[in-house]
Amino acid sequence: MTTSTNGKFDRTPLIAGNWKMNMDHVQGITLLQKLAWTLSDARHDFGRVEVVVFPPFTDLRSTQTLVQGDKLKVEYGAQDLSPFDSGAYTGDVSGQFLSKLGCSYVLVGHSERRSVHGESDELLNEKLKAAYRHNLVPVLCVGEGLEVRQAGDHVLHTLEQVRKDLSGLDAEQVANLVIAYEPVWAIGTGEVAGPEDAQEMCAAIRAEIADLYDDATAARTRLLYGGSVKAANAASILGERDVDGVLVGGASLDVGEFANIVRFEQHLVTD
Ligand SMILES: O=C[C@H](O)COP(=O)(O)O
Repeated sequence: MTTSTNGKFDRTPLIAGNWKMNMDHVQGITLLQKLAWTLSDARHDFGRVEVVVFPPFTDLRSTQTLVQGDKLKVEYGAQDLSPFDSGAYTGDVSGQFLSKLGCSYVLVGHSERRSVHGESDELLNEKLKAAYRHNLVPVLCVGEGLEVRQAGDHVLHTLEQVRKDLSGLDAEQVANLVIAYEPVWAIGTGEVAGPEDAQEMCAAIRAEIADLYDDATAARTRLLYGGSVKAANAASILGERDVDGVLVGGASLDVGEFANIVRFEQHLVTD
């Protein structure tokens, strides 16, 4: 096995699987159990590369029971949360409830929430604050659509999202935040941004955080890439200096494929 020598892995790599609206609670438990067995057979070191899954809300109680009962080292989170803590908000799910279900993480501002549900940066800023109130680590998703990319405005666009979404957060919160760069044109399309595209944006986001906060904060924030990640392209993307992990959609539903992404270090080329 070869390892990176660029020192970026002072930040623990994070491999995240977003199941989206797939897998009912019975299917979800089967998938998670197989993933845990596969990684256990491969003697995966969860302290070295963290693994998180994002099942649908309705799977979370069963997920908690399995993870706690079998003492699995896979972590889990929710795909969204309410900006409110409780009250007359029909259909919303409070961060407080997610915390009680043992969630460690929560996705905020996935492009499908932004585009399908029209979620604004102002709302996402409220959701980030709600996540911190309930000790959930938010995975904030940002990224541009195809037209913005073609106009060459992708960095400006994405950094504007970052500035708006992080408004009012303190340095410690941002150091613990995870940001996933997901170019919308690469999600579920088979079009994958090249490693250099992922690096360009992650470096720009890190520089923006250093400007907004300080270098020490920027050095701690973990930055992921998402969009048609597979085992075949994960290692090259994760080999980039500022890319600390991947947010995987479709391929996270295939145990073998996702386990191979988790074990990306086997395919890393030494600098
Ligand atoms: O949350 C995951 C992203 O939307 C990427 O999905 P994908 O891997 O199916 O392209």
